[in-house]
Amino acid sequence: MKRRTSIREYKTILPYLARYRAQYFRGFICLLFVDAAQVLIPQFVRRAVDLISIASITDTGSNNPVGNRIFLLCLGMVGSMLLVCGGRFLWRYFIHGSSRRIETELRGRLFDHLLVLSYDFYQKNKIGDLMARATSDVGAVRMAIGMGLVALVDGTILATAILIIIFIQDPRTAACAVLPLLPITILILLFGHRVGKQFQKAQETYSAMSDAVQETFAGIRVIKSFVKELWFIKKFADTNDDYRDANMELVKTFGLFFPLITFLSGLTSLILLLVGGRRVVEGLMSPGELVALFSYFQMLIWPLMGAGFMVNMIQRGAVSLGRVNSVLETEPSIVSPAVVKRPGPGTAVNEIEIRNLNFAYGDANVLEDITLNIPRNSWVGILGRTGSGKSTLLKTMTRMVDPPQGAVFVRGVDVREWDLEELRALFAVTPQDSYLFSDSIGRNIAYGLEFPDESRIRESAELAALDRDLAGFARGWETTIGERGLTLSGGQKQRTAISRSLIMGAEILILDDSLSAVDAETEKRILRGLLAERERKIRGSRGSTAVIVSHRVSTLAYADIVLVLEQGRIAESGSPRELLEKGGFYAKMAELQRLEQGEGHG
Ligand SMILES: Nc1ncnc2c1ncn2[C@@H]1O[C@H](COP(=O)(O)OP(=O)(O)OP(=O)(O)O)[C@@H](O)[C@H]1O
Repeated sequence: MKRRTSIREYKTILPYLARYRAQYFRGFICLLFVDAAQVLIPQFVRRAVDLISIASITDTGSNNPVGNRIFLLCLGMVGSMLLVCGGRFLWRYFIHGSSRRIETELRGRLFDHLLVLSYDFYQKNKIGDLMARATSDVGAVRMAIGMGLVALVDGTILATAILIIIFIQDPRTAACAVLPLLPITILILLFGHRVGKQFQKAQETYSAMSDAVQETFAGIRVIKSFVKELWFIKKFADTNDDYRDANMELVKTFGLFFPLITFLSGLTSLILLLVGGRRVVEGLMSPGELVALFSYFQMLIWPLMGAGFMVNMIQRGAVSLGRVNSVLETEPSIVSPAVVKRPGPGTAVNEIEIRNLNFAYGDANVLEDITLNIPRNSWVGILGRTGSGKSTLLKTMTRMVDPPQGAVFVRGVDVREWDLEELRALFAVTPQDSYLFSDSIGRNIAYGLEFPDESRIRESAELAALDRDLAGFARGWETTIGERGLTLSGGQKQRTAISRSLIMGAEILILDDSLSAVDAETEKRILRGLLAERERKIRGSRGSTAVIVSHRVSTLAYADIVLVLEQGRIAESGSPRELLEKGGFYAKMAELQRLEQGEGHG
């Protein structure tokens, strides 16, 4: 998701700024007061210095007019400083507060959008990178619309006010002293361009690093079992170094920029001393005026530095917002149609019907000419070598991948014409790689329910033969299972995932190789339980269809029909008994597994 970023990226943030305009307005009014109070201070100093320069030794007593006036000027200075102090607190509250709120809203929007995006998006984008966009990129946007905007507005107001004052006070000296401002402006522009590029690189390396961390800890079991810790330490060290190097480039740029700005602004002091000093000697300017000019030129450094910060932050914000925008602008590839079709009552005999389905991932054909009817309340088993397209076939039924129009029908309606949520609600799917959340077993099972119900949790756990395992856990349902179910065995994980789908009571059950880690006896108990559940559902006039992918003939023996997939085509189909008699792949697998079991027992 690389793109050329420009200032136009900020269009996304404009509606947010418009919503918080009142807060920003209050903040900028406070800034205005702060700036006004700031430019007043050198005027107090000027008067005080001029009074001191004309005062004599007799003016040092407590009751003298000069001393009293200086005291009043000091009071004025303290008042201005208090105003600056209070104003700074208020503008920070209004502007930084708004930028924090916008940051939260933008991050929320990004998260919501990520959840809407289809399955294929997550195959193209790495999780670590997406995490970086939701954290450090959104943070950079906040800096731009907080401190960046303040630097822009404040810098402009303060610099303009100071320039007007100094030119009114002494145009000749001011004109000479502002000469170094020209190279400073050029420097700021060059700096902004360079920082933009370097920051983009830094963000990319940050994404790569956060991806390396995410991948390492998600796969910690595999890493440990393959004793690959050193390899991952090196991989992380490389990404960590890349991140450091990219940031070092930024450090170098800043390291060069700020001293240069300070040097050039130091030149203004020099010019001031030479030109202004001469004018004081010539009697064309008072010493107080010279001191005030010094103060003003010192004050000019902040808007200049601020301009550098501003350029940096606005550039960084644009780069980061570009990265956020590229996610927000991605449309989900699979959505409900504009006109939704629903099945009429009793119109379809087949729960699922597939007509001459061809499917490819890019150029790679995965399913070819699949035709299949799954009658309501039947169990269909699917067997096939790895990579033969079994999972893909299941995914076309729930539109996790999009089949072509007119190929896959559920209850007589093309899946592409179904409302996506209604379609998926018909299915209880246990995918091959079930994900468990780091929560209690009970909450993992009840995950899909709005209101967890203990009796339903118990029933579904019994159906998935998880009840006996639960009795062995110290805290029963409340047992926390660690990240991705780290503390459970493979079979326990699979059965927790099965319970989680069964609890939804959906009418079509899909088990994608979900019993592979379960022993033969438990498998038998689960399948018999599911068959009994089917009878109960049918008696209650509810549907209970199942599509079961398995490499085990013992699982498929419970199905009404079994299909054998070979390189995306249906090579065999029929009842398990018919397939045994045919002597094809199914029969060969049955024989092989029978021998293996015999050896295991022998
Ligand atoms: N998202 C994807 N993008 C590209 N190719 C894919 C994708 N998912 C699967 N494939 C490829 O499609 C083919 C079929 O994959 P599929 O997962 O459907 O097979 P399977 O029969 O379920 O395999 P297994 O028994 O190993 O689970 C494989 O060659 C696989 O590499």
